[in-house]
Amino acid sequence: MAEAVELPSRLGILPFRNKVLLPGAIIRIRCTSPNSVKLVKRELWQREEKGLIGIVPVRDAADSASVGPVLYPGAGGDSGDRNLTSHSSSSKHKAEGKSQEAIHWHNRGVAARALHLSRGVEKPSGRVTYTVVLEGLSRFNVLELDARGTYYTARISPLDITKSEMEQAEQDPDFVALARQFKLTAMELISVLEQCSNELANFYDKQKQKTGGRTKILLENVPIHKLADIFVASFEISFEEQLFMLDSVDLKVRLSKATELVDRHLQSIRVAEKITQKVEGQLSKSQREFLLRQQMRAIKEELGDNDDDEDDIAALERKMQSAGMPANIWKHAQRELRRLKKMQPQQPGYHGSRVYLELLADLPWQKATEVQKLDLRDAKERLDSDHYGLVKIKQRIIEYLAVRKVDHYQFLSLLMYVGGICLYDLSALQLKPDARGPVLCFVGPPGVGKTSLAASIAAALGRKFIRISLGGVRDEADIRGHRRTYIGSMPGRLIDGLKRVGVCNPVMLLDEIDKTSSDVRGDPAAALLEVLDPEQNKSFIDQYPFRGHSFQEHECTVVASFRSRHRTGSLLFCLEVLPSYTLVASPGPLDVLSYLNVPYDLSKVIFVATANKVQPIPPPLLDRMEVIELPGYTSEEKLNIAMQHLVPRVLDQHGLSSDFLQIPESMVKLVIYRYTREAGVRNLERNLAALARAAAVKVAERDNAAAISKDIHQLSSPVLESRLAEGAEVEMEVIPIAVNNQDISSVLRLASPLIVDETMLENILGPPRYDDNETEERVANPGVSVGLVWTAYGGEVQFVEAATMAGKSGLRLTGQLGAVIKESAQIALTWVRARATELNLVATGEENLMDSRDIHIHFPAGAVPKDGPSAGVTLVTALVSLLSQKRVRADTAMTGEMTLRGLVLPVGGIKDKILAAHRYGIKRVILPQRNAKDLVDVPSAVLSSLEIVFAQRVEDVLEQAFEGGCPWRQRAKL
Ligand SMILES: Nc1ncnc2c1ncn2[C@@H]1O[C@H](COP(=O)(O)OP(=O)(O)OP(=O)(O)O)[C@@H](O)[C@H]1O
Repeated sequence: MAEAVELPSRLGILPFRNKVLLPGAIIRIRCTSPNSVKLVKRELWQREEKGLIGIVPVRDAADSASVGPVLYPGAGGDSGDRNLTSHSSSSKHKAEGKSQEAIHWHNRGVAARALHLSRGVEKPSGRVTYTVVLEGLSRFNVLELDARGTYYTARISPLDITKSEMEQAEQDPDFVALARQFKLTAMELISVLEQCSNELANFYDKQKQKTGGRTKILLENVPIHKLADIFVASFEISFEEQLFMLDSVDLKVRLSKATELVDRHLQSIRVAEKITQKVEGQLSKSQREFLLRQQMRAIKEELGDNDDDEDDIAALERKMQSAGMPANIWKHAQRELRRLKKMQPQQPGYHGSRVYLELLADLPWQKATEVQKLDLRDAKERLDSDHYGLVKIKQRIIEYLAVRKVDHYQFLSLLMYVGGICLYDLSALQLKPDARGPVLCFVGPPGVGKTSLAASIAAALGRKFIRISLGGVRDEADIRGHRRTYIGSMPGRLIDGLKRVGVCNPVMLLDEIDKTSSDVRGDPAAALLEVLDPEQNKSFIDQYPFRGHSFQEHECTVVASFRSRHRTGSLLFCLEVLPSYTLVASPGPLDVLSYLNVPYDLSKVIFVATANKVQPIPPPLLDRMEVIELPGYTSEEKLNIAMQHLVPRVLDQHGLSSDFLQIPESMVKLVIYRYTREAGVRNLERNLAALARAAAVKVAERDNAAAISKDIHQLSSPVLESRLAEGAEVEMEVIPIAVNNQDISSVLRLASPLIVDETMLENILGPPRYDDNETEERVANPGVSVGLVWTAYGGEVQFVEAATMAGKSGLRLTGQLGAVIKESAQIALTWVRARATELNLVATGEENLMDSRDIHIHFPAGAVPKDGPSAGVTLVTALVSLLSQKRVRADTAMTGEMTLRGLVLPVGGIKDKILAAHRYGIKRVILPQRNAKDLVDVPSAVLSSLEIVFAQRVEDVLEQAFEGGCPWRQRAKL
């Protein structure tokens, strides 16, 4: 801090435009104008002792109106007259421009000394510049301003207070109070500044702390009146306030003004601080995120994991844009995408959300196979070329295809066309894009061509084909998809199928629709109802309103009525029926929210279903389908299918042709009779494939053998042999490829094709599984009868075995029997016991022999579950055979339900059962009288090979089942 200096009476004056240099302040200026350069040169640069100059504020005349004390050059500037107005008379100053004329000088200034001086390089014009660091020392009054020299000079009088004046002031309590107040405010300011600088200190500026410390020392050691100037000079205040400070010669006025200014500065720092903190908070959060992202990227790069998520998301977005989603779904997808973008890949839910969006992008919302003109002739040809026989079924399919478009007249014509008369050119019928016919459901045993018929329909329509297996589906979510909140949730099978097939109008096969079952996880049939209902499948996978609710059994009606309010009228029908079969599914949470969560229009999909049995299909579902039964094939049909379709296909699949393998018709017959006894042709195809496989291996072995011998021949040139013998190095001998191929093919051509014979059949397929004498052998002992039953695999021949032993008239039943078949056994036994006398089972003492005997009835093929009432007549026949010890006829099989009173009731599946009898070589079939009408479906070739006997009562059955008639009647005659 500069100690007090004695001021000369005259000082060279440097005017400061709109700026004040207060005592204690330090300023750096660059002097370029000739006047100021001269002033600095003479007063500071050339003086050997420390020079002083006076700094006097000046202002533009325009601004001076509101300002009080001003001074004009040449005028006396003493405290007396402060309102003089004048202007420069100097011609030189005139040269400096008109601004000189319009400036007003303040009548007080500050003496300053140079702390540092530097002189610029002299320009060619001789001009130099000076840079000066000035320190304000003390105030002075301008008594007279002289403008006659090259620069201004002024006669001055010092304004600084003397020591005694200072001591006097320190006695003034007001001054003391003001001084304390100022110091407190100044201290506060220093602390605030220190706090700010501390926060930054760790970062870059340890100096600030030191500065703060020094300021405190300054506060303690520097006289208070000087401190006021120093503090005020250190921050920005207006020119008027600077002038006010300069004019505040009175110490109390100066302190009070300084306190006000320091306090104002303090407050502004605090406000600024608050704002900064707020902004910094926000900044730091985003900065932190930015930093973390940068780090993550760096780590990824380091790991060589270059897949850029942002790029991925952009690609996903592009894919979504081109998916052609409807507007409402696009909105939903965008919302989900925005959510995804905000997430980090490591965040839980990111993956799920992404997979979901991928699904939305992959689904064929609009993409469809172009629906072409339906050419019925082509369609018919296609079905004929793919399938042997099935005339009626193919005819029904053609009707189905045509009805998708035609009007009544066309339909009539179509029927005629199908019936052989062509009235109308139907070849150019066009499919109605939105036509929705009934859903076809092919029902029949395995391997009868249900799936391949559906595939042919797709081919005939020129659409893509997709098969959805519903076998074993118990969970409604399998159809609809899981709720997305479940971990590992997946879309339902239908949506997944659509994604796989990639078009919105495929032919979709719902395979094994009868194999779905309901449990606590919901009822898949209910979801299928929605799929197959043309009114509802437009918006399949909607959200049900009773999400998350847990239903009890008695609440089932509530479910129904609840649904009815939200569903269309077409479902109302099924709602009335629903409780009868959804009751099983009702306890537990019935949460049916889907994975997709947005509606998908399934109306363009052509659904075809398959089932082995009709019975397990819930009635409402069945009601939405048109059932077409495929009963199974006769042996002749199987033979034709095998020769025309299966053998060529199997050979082709194994890369063979008839040049390599031939399966004669006689061998195919043997396969049909000895190795398969099925309704369809699945096992037949499998056995033929086994033959083809074995043949393929043989051909491959022969190929190798041919190739090896050829190589030896080719390479065994005399030169080579001699070289090999000598053990010399062998040079490569290249065999031209053309020669090589030709030779190989000629080797194969020479070889005769493999022709399957009985030995080969047994070698490959093993010993025959069935033989013609089987029935004969099975019924060799009394107590065995031959029945015809119906299973999921079609019609079957079922042997029933009965045995008796000492006991207490009990009945034991084995062979995986259901409740109905067990009851049939009870009925049969009761009926027989009621006729104990006729049967000669009553001993002389009127004792019924059966009272002391147990009966055991067994149905072989014990692992296969059996049920139904149609075994009634077979059971009674087995019991009568047992008790009469008479064998039944080996060539006769029977079927029919019996009543307790001995009536024979009709049963189902007659066609399948007769086909089964035919397969097993049965010659006579006993049927209930009322089943006569069902024979129309049986192929005539089969009928002509069988003797059909009708029965109305059990006695009629027994009469036909035994050689020579009913045994007890014979006995009664005796
Ligand atoms: N009439 C037929 N003409 C030609 N090939 C047939 C015929 N019937 C069935 N096939 C063939 O038999 C094989 C089995 O048929 P498919 O798979 O369609 O049976 P399915 O009835 O659908 O059996 P599942 O109920 O087990 O699904 C197929 O290769 C099919 O082409």
